[in-house]
Amino acid sequence: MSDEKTGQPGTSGGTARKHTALPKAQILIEALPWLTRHNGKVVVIKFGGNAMIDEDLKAAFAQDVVFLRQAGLKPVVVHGGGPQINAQLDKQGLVSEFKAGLRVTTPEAMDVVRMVLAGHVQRELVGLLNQHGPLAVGMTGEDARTIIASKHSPEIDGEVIDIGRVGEITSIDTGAIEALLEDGRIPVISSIAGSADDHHVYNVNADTAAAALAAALGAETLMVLTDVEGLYADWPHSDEVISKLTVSELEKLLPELSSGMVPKMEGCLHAVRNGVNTARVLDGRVQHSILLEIFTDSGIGTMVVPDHQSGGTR
Ligand SMILES: Nc1ncnc2c1ncn2[C@@H]1O[C@H](COP(=O)(O)OP(=O)(O)O)[C@@H](O)[C@H]1O
Ligand SMILES: CC(=O)N[C@@H](CCC(=O)OP(=O)(O)O)C(=O)O
Repeated sequence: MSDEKTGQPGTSGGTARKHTALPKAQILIEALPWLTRHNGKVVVIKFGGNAMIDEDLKAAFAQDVVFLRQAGLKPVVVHGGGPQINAQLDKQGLVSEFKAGLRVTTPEAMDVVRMVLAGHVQRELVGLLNQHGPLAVGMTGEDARTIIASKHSPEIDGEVIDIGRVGEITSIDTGAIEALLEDGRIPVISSIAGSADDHHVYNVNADTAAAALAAALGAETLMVLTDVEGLYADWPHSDEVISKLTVSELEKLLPELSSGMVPKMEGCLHAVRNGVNTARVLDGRVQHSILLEIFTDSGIGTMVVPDHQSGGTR
């Protein structure tokens, strides 16, 4: 007798069949505790502009997000696009300058930021996600007055500086996002905010926007994909990644951090302090980094946890 599907000799003799797919089943089972814990939970994923440069990475990112959705989670994507904004400003002969880690945003630059984030980057991500079904809906913080900001005036060396149309988030209304999630959709959100009087739009750092949304949505996890392995203990002198740290440990470390890591880690701190269970910084240059984080017991990248979860392995 032969097996109907394979035409191979059958197992009616009582010997167990050798299943070549067994390792795949074991990998799925390894993810089961994570998937069970996160079932029905909101996961906010920030996709950084630097991790968005490679076509294969973008397609793999979309697959991971759709996988989470089909596995019963509620993913919300918040995206950046710093390098893409730089390229467009360059093309238009506009200078781009960063102060206190934030783009000095003139009214002309604000038009470019809005066009690139909402018109290009967001559209592309929505398109990639929708290759898997009618799932993704793009919006900016302006839509349904989801993110409201006021002018942000940071201090450098004790002096208040003017960085133009950069916003500091003052309130979040999660209604529109929750309606989309309830409908089984994947919201894809550009980090642009409206103003309380509806007369202005503001440029908000995408890490900051993702963290604020994660806290407001009561997300289980915030995942921040970037272009390094995680938070390096002694950057740029060493590439030893801190795999887990508590909010108190992170608070002590913050003054030593520089450049793009500052809004990322401040965001992780804000999210975990405001009820998000874990915040993770993952290497977006690695294909399927989201699934790798879930499908490996030890996880990859850096994980920030509340103080009461200190100790132990990941
Ligand atoms: N302690 C640190 N660990 C890792 N990266 C750091 C650290 N301090 C500063 N950085 C810098 O932060 C960058 C990530 O931020 P950013 O360029 O804004 O990424 P994204 O576009 O993903 O938001 C890294 O590429 C690295 O140059
Ligand atoms: C105020 C401010 O700096 N806004 C950012 C928004 C995009 C962003 O944060 O993109 P990444 O995540 O790719 O860095 C900017 O204009 O570049």
